[in-house]
Amino acid sequence: MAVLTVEDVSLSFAGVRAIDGVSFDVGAAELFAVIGPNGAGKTSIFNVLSGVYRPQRGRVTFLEADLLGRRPHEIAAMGLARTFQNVELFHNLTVLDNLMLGRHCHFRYGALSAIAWYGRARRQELAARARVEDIIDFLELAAWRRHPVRLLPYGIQKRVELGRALAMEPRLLLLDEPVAGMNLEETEDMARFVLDIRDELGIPIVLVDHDMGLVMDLADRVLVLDFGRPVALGTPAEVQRDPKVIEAYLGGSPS
Ligand SMILES: Nc1ncnc2c1ncn2[C@@H]1O[C@H](COP(=O)(O)OP(=O)(O)OP(=O)(O)O)[C@@H](O)[C@H]1O
Repeated sequence: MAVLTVEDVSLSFAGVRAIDGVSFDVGAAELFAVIGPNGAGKTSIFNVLSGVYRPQRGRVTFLEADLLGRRPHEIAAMGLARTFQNVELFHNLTVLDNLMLGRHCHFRYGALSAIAWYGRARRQELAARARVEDIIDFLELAAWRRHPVRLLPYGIQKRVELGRALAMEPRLLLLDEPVAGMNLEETEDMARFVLDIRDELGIPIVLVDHDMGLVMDLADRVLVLDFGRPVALGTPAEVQRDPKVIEAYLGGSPS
């Protein structure tokens, strides 16, 4: 069963077609990738899914609920978490505190009990702390847990951002260029964690990237975009030998 269904979505900015008739669905334990050259519409799709942009046409269903027209915080609370192309963390806070902030959408207590630190607030805070500690172990961040994020290497900052998204206990994870700017070792680490999230935590993932190699290694299925239009959709093997993809994306002929 699909957790996410995107049907015939189109989005324009003052005459520029950022997304043009895009449809796909994402299965319950699937790692689905969207690739395409610069300006193909990848980030625009993420912005539609997370409620930042509202498309002029189409329909998006997440866990059987209509997504379009909802505000970003509402969509996050429904269980759709995302990471960004550039690291978006609180750089002066520690790893632990950044991850704790990822959990705030789950807190359900009033200001009074929060101030007095009793009852529900205390129980929820302790449960959140335990969950965050699990994520720190899972992503092998223990050595940095008390470090301010700004002092960490870039690859670790990206991993903390992934941890913050996981702290939301997402039902679907959107990863926007998760290895952009990383060296080889950092890329391999990130790829391993992305696969573990799907295989061990069972969280479906939509990954956007223009690194063809990474996507072909990781994804179950791939959607290829060019100028906002869908060019191909299938398994990595199917997509790689599709002449339209070779033409549009690689700009060459099949070998
Ligand atoms: N807020 C906006 N206002 C105007 N045009 C936009 C806006 N966002 C995106 N676009 C345009 O929509 C098209 C698709 O952009 P988008 O950023 O989604 O592509 P992308 O595939 O994510 O590219 P990249 O790989 O460079 O991040 C581009 O022509 C872009 O200029």
